[in-house]
Amino acid sequence: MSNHEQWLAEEAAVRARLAPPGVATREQLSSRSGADFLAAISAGELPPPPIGATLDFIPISAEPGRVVFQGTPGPQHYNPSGAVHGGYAATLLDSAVGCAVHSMLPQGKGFTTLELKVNYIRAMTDQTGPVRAEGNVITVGGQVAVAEGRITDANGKLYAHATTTCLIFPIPPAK
Ligand SMILES: CC(C)(COP(=O)(O)OP(=O)(O)OC[C@H]1O[C@@H](n2cnc3c(N)ncnc32)[C@H](O)[C@@H]1OP(=O)(O)O)[C@@H](O)C(=O)NCCC(=O)NCCSC(=O)Cc1ccccc1
Repeated sequence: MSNHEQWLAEEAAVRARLAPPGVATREQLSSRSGADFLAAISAGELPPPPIGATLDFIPISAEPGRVVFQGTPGPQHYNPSGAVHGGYAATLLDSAVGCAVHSMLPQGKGFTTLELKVNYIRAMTDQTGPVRAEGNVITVGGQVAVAEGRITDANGKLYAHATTTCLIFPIPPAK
């Protein structure tokens, strides 16, 4: 089996156990550590977010400090110039680096992206095949976290690289 086929097989296995897209409640979010929250999504106990359905990508794996998403860019992701819109890579990378930060947070702490810097190394097309966005934490402080991410295809070719700065804060109680 080629790397390409292996990635698609792994994606199909994950998709089979994911719940339908939705948004977890504040209680479901605040009652778990970040790692447990992401594990609950991977296990199909909590819904994966709707943005994954909009752009057609899913979480492939999540461990403390490292989270991977996978999707296959297609014609629906194109810009007017005839290649995949930069927002596709930015969205996958924002997801990967943000969730990598989330995976390190204790129960009751949330995060949001303050800044995302993307370097577009080479263009994606509908011939690229499956790509993975891998996010890795660099540092997590009391208030600020920094992470980096990269998008590669099944042959290891690099398409985009990102760094992020995230704000960490106590999750406010539900209104
Ligand atoms: C071309 C360049 C910018 C510069 O590359 P260099 O510094 O010269 O680096 P290098 O020589 O190492 O080549 C690296 C790879 O690039 C390939 N290549 C090189 N020259 C050309 C060329 N002239 N044409 C085509 N490909 C070229 C080259 O073959 C190699 O690939 P390979 O190893 O063979 O597989 C490259 O970094 C790139 O394509 N980045 C992605 C940008 C991107 O996708 N942005 C997001 C979409 S924009 C958007 O959506 C915004 C929008 C909104 C609304 C409406 C409209 C737009």
